Amino acid sequence: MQTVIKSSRISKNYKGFQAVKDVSLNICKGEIYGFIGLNGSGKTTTIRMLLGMIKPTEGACYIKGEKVTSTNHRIWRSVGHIVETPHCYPELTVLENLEIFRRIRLMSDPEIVPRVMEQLHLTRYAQKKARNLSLGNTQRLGIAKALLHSPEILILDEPMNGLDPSGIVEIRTLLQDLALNKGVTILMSSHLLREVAKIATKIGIIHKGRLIQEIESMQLSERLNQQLVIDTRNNASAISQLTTAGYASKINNDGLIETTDGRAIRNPDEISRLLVYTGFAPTTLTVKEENLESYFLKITEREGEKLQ
Ligand SMILES: Nc1ncnc2c1ncn2[C@@H]1O[C@H](COP(=O)(O)OP(=O)(O)OP(=O)(O)O)[C@@H](O)[C@H]1O
Repeated sequence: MQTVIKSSRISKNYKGFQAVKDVSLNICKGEIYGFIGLNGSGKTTTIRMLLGMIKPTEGACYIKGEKVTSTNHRIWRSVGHIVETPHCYPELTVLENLEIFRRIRLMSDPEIVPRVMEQLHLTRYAQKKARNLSLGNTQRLGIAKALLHSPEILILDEPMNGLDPSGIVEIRTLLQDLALNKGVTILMSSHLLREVAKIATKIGIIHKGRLIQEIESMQLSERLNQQLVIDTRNNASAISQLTTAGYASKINNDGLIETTDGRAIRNPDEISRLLVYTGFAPTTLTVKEENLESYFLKITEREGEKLQ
């Protein structure tokens, strides 16, 4: 598949401090790449390098195969972006802001502005000054600005920032539609791990400036640990039946039986039959999956230990 956004071993040093170390990204057409990391891990610095806003100390970035430099302006025609809090003119209205960006982009069709306002649910704020918008609507204005020229690539730093839950769903649906139906390639950074898990086709985890893991969303559930959690009327006796049958189990902090035995997780009905047969019929039996947050914390802690 065609690589659209690429960084080749980029690093950024600030007076001896390495904010980004040796990060290589290859993002293919139509992919939604979720870039996650703790505060200060290097997400914005990487995005700024990809957008040519700062120069890598080492390595290079490429958009559609063309090297990102301060003079190669042509590539930005196909890119829409937001970096941190989106820039707008605070004394101008939403409509005026978008009109200015339309003219800067030399787009002749004036209908584009109302269309994008509609798409981002900004029409009712058209006459509101940008400085009076909520953080969520400022974010929408930033996304509207990024979408104005129908770019085939979107590079978005924390696009969900400040949005309420329904706003998050709206933006998620919009980005998914752009990627799936229009082949737009999206790189988005976020600290909203749950959101990233829902939307991304691939997830990159950056920690202390290093890209420590990349996971295809298809592989995500394989990587997340699963547990079979069981409750019976007598968990102390039921657990001894399970251990005798070879299923390593423990009683968790809630007093429930918990096992990470793969055979038990794959065949919960077998466990249920065994317990019924031995007189400890389960009252509940559920397979629980580790969520992305705890997975993320686990691997960043592990990496943190390695880096010390
Ligand atoms: N201009 C700069 N001069 C010196 N240090 C910088 C500069 N810009 C960023 N840093 C440092 O580089 C590191 C990475 O910062 P960056 O903004 O890329 O992180 P981030 O992952 O985007 O964090 P957040 O989620 O908080 O926005 C931080 O320690 C930050 O303080």
